[in-house]
Amino acid sequence: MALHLERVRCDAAPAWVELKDLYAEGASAFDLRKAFATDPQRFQSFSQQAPHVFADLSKNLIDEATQGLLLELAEQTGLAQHRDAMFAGEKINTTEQRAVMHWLLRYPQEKRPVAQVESARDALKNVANELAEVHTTLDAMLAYAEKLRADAAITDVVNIGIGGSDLGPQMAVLALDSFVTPGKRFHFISNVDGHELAALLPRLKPESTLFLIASKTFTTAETMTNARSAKAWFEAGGGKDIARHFAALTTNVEAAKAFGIATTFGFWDWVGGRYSMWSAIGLPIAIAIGAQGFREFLAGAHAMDEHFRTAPLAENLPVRLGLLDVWYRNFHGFTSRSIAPYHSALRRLPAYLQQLEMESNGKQVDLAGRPLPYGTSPVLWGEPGTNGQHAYFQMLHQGTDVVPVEFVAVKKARHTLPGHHPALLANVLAQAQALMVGKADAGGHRNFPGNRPSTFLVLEELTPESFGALIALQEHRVFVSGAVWCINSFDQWGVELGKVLAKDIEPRLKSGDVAGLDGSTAGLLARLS
Ligand SMILES: O=P(O)(O)OC[C@H]1O[C@](O)(CO)[C@@H](O)[C@@H]1O
Repeated sequence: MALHLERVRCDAAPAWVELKDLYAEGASAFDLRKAFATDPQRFQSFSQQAPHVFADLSKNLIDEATQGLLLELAEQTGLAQHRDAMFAGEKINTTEQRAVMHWLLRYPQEKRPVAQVESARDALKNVANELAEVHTTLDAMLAYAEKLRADAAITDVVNIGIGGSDLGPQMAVLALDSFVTPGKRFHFISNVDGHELAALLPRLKPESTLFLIASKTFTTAETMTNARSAKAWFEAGGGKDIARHFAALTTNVEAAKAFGIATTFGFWDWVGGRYSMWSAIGLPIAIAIGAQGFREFLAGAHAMDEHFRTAPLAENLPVRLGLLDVWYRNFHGFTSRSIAPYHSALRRLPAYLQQLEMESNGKQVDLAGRPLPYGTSPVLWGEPGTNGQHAYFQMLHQGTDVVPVEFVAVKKARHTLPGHHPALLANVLAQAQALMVGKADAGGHRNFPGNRPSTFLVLEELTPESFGALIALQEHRVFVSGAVWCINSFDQWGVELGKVLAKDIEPRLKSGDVAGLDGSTAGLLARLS
């Protein structure tokens, strides 16, 4: 039976109606200050330790009744079955007929994938074969990374890729900067805007540069344009040994070879672009932090996978976060979430999460293709703390819209500058506190309404392992809301139309031909050509 036919869409689940009633009958006026005053155990009840990540959910607009109904909604919509189907290697990406197995990339070699359900046994036989291939590729890629790390003649590693072939590796190399062995500089070129590559090339020498062409499809226009320019620059500068200075990270090994790149690391169609930094796309990370560090990064993510796969729904952090996202989006009507990582090394986390959540869950039809009468992905945005405080936190505290904030704090600093880390931690605690408690006695312009929700995630230390767990947590929470919404979180048809139109427009910029274009596009084209 088609997967979507076995699922109950959230708006057809009895718990959905009960949640609507609950909201109308009082939950809309839920007051966090009162909730803490009446329940001294609230912090304990609404916080939990998951692998490497502690989460305080107590400053969210929920109580036991709401959480209970959200869990019922998860059960009624078949969340656990959908999760088990993913972990069984079933083709849950139904519009592309693909399995969704980024979790397998972090699955230990010595462990056998476990069948959660009888129907998964057959699919799992294939998964076992795939696991062997995953480890063969991983070993080869890590051996290459170690060879590169030992090669002092290569001083600059340039990753050319976009979207999932850029955001993850770039974020991770920055996040784990204190684990990066000195001696190599890392650069990330994504934009077709030649200003990016043109500004970098004069700082490089062909003989000391390695270009990694990262593209799942090896057809993405931006990446191919940048790759061609990089190759032309390399050859014009006297570079000859393409095999030593170019490597391709792709599922389309044939296209990479046709481009002239013999060193390739492959992956599989069951790895979505935005879920791919655990695959060969993670090569820049492996070169930066080494094979051991990369294995720790995978192990941290695997620990979170196991938590998501096995913990009861009520104690399952990705489930609790994903359900909270549904509560805010569909019942409170909040349309965005702000990400506030209080660690400068996590400065690309908001950009990474934008793709992860908005490309996954920015959908308007259900699995059967029927239009949705309810909202899906919120807008994600943010900057690292404390910078955001001096920019847009004004709006978070006193604006007319409520925006739930997700704080990320790291207990131990990796620098020794006195005073900085306590100041940083004091600020993150104070912001979450201020959003909730507010300040009503000042009146008018100085009034803070308070009761503004936030989630607070804590890592003991920012390590490859804890970072891997943090990102896997985010992947799974996106899975949870997508599953409840009954959408396909693993396709991205919404990016196609613009690509097709750009192909039509590009030659018109030269010819000036505006035939068949709408008035605005024609007018702008005339200005720009
Ligand atoms: O790795 P590729 O195939 O170059 O794709 C890059 C990105 O482009 C997208 O397909 C969107 O256009 C993303 O999903 C993907 O991460």
